[in-house]
Amino acid sequence: MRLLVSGGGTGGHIYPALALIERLKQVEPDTEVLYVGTTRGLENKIVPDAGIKLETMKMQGFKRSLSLENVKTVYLFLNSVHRAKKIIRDFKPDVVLGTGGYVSGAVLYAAAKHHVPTVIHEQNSVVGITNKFLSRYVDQIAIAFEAARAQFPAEKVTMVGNPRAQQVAAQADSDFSWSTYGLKDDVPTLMIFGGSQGAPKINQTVVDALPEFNRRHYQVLFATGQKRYDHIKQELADVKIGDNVKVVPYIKDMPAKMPKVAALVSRAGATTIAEVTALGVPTILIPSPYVTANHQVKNAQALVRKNAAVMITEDHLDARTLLLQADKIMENNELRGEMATAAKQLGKPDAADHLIKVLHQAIDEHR
Ligand SMILES: CC(=O)N[C@H]1[C@@H](OP(=O)(O)OP(=O)(O)OC[C@H]2O[C@@H](n3ccc(=O)[nH]c3=O)[C@H](O)[C@@H]2O)O[C@H](CO)[C@@H](O)[C@@H]1O
Repeated sequence: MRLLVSGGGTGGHIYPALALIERLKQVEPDTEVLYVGTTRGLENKIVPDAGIKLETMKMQGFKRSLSLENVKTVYLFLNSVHRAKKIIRDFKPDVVLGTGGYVSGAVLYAAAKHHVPTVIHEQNSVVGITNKFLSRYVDQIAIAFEAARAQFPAEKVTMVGNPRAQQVAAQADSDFSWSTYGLKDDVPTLMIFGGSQGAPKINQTVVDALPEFNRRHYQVLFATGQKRYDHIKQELADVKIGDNVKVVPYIKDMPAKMPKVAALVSRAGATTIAEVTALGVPTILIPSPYVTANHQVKNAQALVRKNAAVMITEDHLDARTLLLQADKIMENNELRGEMATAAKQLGKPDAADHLIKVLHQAIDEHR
C-alpha cells in the first residue's frame, strides 16, 4: 500500500499514526509511507526517529478573537492545501490517513478534492475541530470512543479503537529493566507525566510532593515534558532527590516501558488512555482543563465509571491529594489488581488491524 499520513502538533495525534504504520508494514511489507506534519510540532523529532520520511508545512490554529493572525492562518491553510496537492501528485498514495491537528486538515482536504481515498482517525470522545471540518469531505471515519459516533455522519463511522493500543499490547512481555533509569526491577513503579508535552500544574505538584515520594517504599519515574525540564531542574536545585525517584525530560519508547509500570499519574489524553486500557494499568487521571469542550474529563470518566481509574480535577490538585491517591493505589496490591482488570476490559488491542481494514474499505470504494 502507498500510504500518505498526516497528523501533528502533539504526541496524541502522532503516536497512533506511527503505530498504524508499524503494523501495516508488518502485514503488508511492501508498504510505502510518507508523513506530512508541521514545521514546529513534536512530529519533527518523533517521525524521523521512527525511520519514516517526513515533509513539513507551516501551519497555525485560529485565534478565538478577531485578529490579523486569523488572516495569516487562512493564508497558511490555503498555501498548505496547494503544497499538499503537489505532494499527492508526486507520491501517488492509494489512500490518505489523517490523525488530527491543523496540518491534517489541509492534507486531507487536498486529497479529497483530488479524488484520492481518505480516512480520518478521531482519538477522542469529543471530536476535534479539524476532524469535524474534514468529516464532510472524507470517505471513512474511524473512532476510538463510542461517544464520538453521533458527532459524525453515521454512514461513514467505524469503531476501531486507537492503533497505539495494539502497539503497546504487542510488547506486553517486554524485557525492559528499570536499571536503565537507576531504579529497581523488584520495586513497584509509579510513572508520572502530564501528556506528551508535560503540564505545569502537574509538574509543580510533583515537585511539592517530592520530599514525601523520597520516603515511599515504591519508586517514581517523573517526566516533566521536554520544554519544561530546565525549569523543573532549577526548582529542584535545593531539593534532595531520593534513590527511588528519577526526574527526566521525556520517556522514550513508551511501549517497552508502560507494561512494567504499577500505576500511572497523567493527563487524560486519548492515546494515553488507549495505552493503559490495552495493558491494564491503574491510573490517576488529571484531565487538562485547557482542551476543546473539556474532552479529557469525558475521556477520564469512561475509566472512572468502571473503577479503572481515579480522577483528580486540576482545581483539586495539590501535593497532599496526589500523595493520598498515589499511596492508596501503590500500597494496595489487591486494589491495583482490581483496577488493572477493570482497565483491561476497556482495551482494544486489535485497533490497528481494524483501522487497516477501514483503509482498504476506502480504497475499494474508489475502484
Ligand atoms: C493538551 C492537548 O491538546 N492534549 C491532547 C493531545 O494530548 P497529548 O498528545 O498530550 O496526549 P495523549 O495522551 O493523547 O498522548 C501522549 C502520548 O505521549 C506518550 N508520552 C508521554 C510522555 C512521555 O514522556 N513520553 C511519551 O512517549 C504517551 O505514552 C502517549 O502515547 O492529543 C490527544 C489526542 O490523542 C488529546 O486527547 C489530548 O486532549
